[in-house]
This record gives sequence, C-alpha cells and structure tokens, in this order.
Amino acid sequence: MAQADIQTVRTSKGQEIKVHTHLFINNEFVPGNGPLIETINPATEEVICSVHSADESDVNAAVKAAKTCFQSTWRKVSPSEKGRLINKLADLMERDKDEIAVLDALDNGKAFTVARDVDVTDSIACFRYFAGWADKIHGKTIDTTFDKLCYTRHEPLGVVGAVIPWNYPTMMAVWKFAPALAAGNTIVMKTSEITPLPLYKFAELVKEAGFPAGVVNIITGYGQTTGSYLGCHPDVSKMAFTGSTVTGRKIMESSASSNLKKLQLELGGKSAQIVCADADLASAATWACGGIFNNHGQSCNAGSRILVQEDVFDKFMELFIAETKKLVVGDPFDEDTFQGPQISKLQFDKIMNYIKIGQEEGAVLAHGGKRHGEKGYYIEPTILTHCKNNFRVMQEEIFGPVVAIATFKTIEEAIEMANDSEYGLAGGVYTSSLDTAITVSNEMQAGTVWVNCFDIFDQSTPFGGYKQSGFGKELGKYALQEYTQVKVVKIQRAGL
Ligand SMILES: NC(=O)C1=CN([C@@H]2O[C@H](COP(=O)(O)OP(=O)(O)OC[C@H]3O[C@@H](n4cnc5c(N)ncnc54)[C@H](O)[C@@H]3O)[C@@H](O)[C@H]2O)C=CC1
Ligand code: BAL
Repeated sequence: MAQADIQTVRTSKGQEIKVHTHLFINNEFVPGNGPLIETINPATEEVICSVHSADESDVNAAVKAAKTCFQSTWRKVSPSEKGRLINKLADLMERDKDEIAVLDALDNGKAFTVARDVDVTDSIACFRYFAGWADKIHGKTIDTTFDKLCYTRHEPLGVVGAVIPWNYPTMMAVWKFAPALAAGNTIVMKTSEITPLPLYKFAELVKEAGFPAGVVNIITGYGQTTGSYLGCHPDVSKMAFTGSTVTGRKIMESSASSNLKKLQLELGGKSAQIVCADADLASAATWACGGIFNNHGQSCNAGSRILVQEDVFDKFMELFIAETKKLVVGDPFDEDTFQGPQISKLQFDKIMNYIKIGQEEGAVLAHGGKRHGEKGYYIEPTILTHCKNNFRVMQEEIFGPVVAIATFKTIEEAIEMANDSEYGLAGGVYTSSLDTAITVSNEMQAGTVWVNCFDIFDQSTPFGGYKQSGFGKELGKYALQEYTQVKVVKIQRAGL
C-alpha cells in the first residue's frame, strides 16, 4: 500500500494541483491500512489518482483521536475561541476557494464555476453562520419551587461520526462540520470513496487554522467497510448521514446493534413541482428547469416530478423545452458549462435505464434521452411527458438529468399526486394566488416548500425531510439541536 501522500492531479485545461491522498487523523496525514482506491474523472473516464482508505484499525484510531481531544482539550476551549477558529477556517477557504472548487469539479464533474460560486461560496457562508452561534448556545433557568435552582445546559454529544455522498463533496461535509464544531463536538468524517479529494485540501486548512489535533479527522473508504465500522463504533455518539434511503436504513441498523447512537439522516427524494394555470409560466419554466437540472439532477431535493395544470400544459412545455435547450452540457472547466458528466458509469447506466423504463411505461420522450458526446458520463437533459404517478419514473429516485411530467385538473388532485410518494424531502408550487400558495404549502408532506422558486438554500434556514427522506435538520438554528443534548441541573438551596 506504499504510495506517497502528495500526488499531482491535472485539469483538462492543464492546471496542476498537489493533493493529499493519506488519511487525516490527529492533524497528521497518515497512510491507511485499507485498499488503495482509484478516483475517476467522470469527464474523461480516466483515473485521477489513488487514495488511501481506512480499515477498522484506522477508524478506531480516528475515533480515539476525536475522543481523546474532546475529553482533554476541545470541551475546555471557550465557545468564543471555537467561533474564532471556525471563522479562521472560513477565511482560509476563501483564500483557497479556486483550488477547492477545482478539486470538486475534477472529482465530481460539476462545472468549476458552479463549484466555486455555489458549493464553496455557500460552504464558507455556512461556516461563518455557525461560527456566530458558537458562543450563543445556552440553556435557561426554570423556576420550580422556592428552595431550588433549576437550569438546563445544552451540552455537546462528544464524538460525531459523519458519512457524506459524492454529489456535493465539499458542501455536504461543511453542513455537518459547521454545526458540530460550533456546538463543541469533535468529528470523524468519512468522505465518499468516489470523491475523496476536496476534503483532503480542506484538511490542510483545518491544521493551518490552528484547530487542536483530533477535533477534525477525515478518512475515506467504502461504505460497507469503513462507513459501517464508523456507524457501529461504540465511542461515536451520533451519526450524521446524507445519501440513499437504502444506506440510511443500514446506518439505523448499525446504531441499533451498537450503542443506540443518535442519528440524523438526509436521504432520497422525488420532489414535485406543481405548475398552476394562474402561474407566470415563463418564470415557472425557468425555475422548474433549474429545479431539476441543477447539479445534473444529482440533488436529493431535485424537482424530478413536474405536475402541470392541464389547461396550460402545451404553453408550459413550449417554454420549459426552450429553457432546457439553453443548458450547455460540456467540459466542467469550460467557462459556459452548466452541466458536466454524471458521477460514474454505474449512475450513467442506471439513468439511461430509467429513460428506457419510462418510455416502456408509456411516457413520451419530449427532449434529450441520449448520451452526450463519446467520452465521459454525459447525458442530455431529458424530458419525459404524459407520465402517470404510478410510473416508476414518477416514484423512484433517478438522480440524473431526467424529469417526469404529468398533468392534473384541480389543485386537490395535484396535492394528492405530490403526496403520493414514499419520499417527502421538498416540493414547489408556481401560482399567482396567495391562497393557492398557502394551501399547497400547508398540505404538501415535505420538509421544504418553495413558492414561485426552487432549489434556493440559505445557511440560516433548516433543511431536512419528511417520510422516507429521513429526519433531523441541517442548517439554521435547528441544526444545533442535532448536535447537542439537554441536561437539567436541580440544586437544593441550603437551609430552606
Ligand atoms: N440524498 C442524497 O443526497 C444522495 C442520494 N443518493 C442516492 O443513492 C443512490 C446510490 O448512490 P450511492 O453513492 O451508492 O449512495 P450511498 O447512500 O450508498 O452512499 C453514500 C455514502 O454512504 C456510504 N455508505 C454506503 N454504505 C454504508 C454503510 N453500510 N454504512 C455507512 N456508510 C455507508 C458510502 O460510502 C458513501 O459515503 C443514487 O442513485 C441516489 O439515488 C446518492 C448520493 C446522495
Ligand atoms: N441540494 C443540496 C442537498 C443535497 O442534494 O444533498
């Protein structure tokens, strides 16, 4: 398994970056004992480099570092100092924004401009938001009887384990790091084995910012081994997970069979975008197009079902197809690229198969449907119309640039169709009626509802699912509850 830590990687434009490929434990880059994992450039199908992975002994070492640091150091660091360190990390990310974005784009295939201006920019804002919370987390006194003093303390959990997916390699990590650290926890993060590179750059910045050794530990490896060791570890107090519903269940099983660790699961989705006849259709077409095709359709909240009121179906489709035709598919490092390749051959094949399944079920292929180019896992933005809600393409998460469109007659019918799903992550409604907007927002079984917009995030607003899209909230003040536990202290006053 001997491989030097630092490897040089190259973009399609000839830019060279040096990256760490060893595990980051206790503020040091150390070789892993698991198998070397090749990470593939989805735009070229070629190997970028190999990274070390963590076996059980490495996971144990990372958890031990996090536990020791929590007990001996981190819990004694003042909240304002924690906030200062988190802000410092945000400053360093700002300085090295382009380099992190290059690694996000190279490893994941997303457009470099999107990685820089959305993923990394929003991640920096997320750190700054939670840095501000670090010294504002506190309990309260509760009056009970005259002879007692009662108060609550919002205490950290200890060692947090985190497992993240490949669709937002930097942002999904930061959504967990920021509240976990602000609330006073230490953390062991397992990156996706498919996109390990950006977080090793980030690890360098953790050390440079001056975090004590062991506060942040970053490892990679396969889910069924490395991820499972972390999920089963008795010294991990909580697992924060983003990924598939199938894996979410496994993480629950790991918790149940080990120490009943607290869980936060952000899982799959099949979010509906409802287009009402009274909507501004041009605006709806623009938002709905981004709502499904942003990040190549590889978002848990992707608006992958569009429900259109039947009177305006033809007009909406004309506008929606025109918007879709504007999307530039190509090399992630071209300035005007909107959509790069899908993440892997596995995902490419899965998505192409769904396009076939949809047509076999009776959907009409209104746009796209084919591979784009000859090299790389590129798929044309694809529109399937005349779908019924029981079609597999309307019920199953495709996680690609494929939208399934159906029509409805009444708002009640649209709400019923939107809610006829095992998922409940998000949804949207386009209407000019305030009353319809409120009715649909109230009735939709989803953790986020967008009105006359879609896929808008802010670090101050919570995000998380209903039903089989998981539980627990990321972002906003709500996220702090996920990383703290409440203790009540009851003091008997002497002589009373
Ligand atoms: N909600 C979301 O943001 C995401 C949803 N997905 C969905 O999942 C499908 C499959 O994609 P995958 O990459 O296979 O997702 P996945 O859920 O298997 O992988 C996500 C992460 O979980 C880890 N993992 C896998 N098994 C584990 C286990 N037993 N214990 C602990 N960690 C484990 C993986 O190593 C990775 O880091 C996609 O087609 C998509 O539908 C995938 C990625 C993100
Ligand atoms: N769109 C950000 C959340 C996610 O897809 O995982």
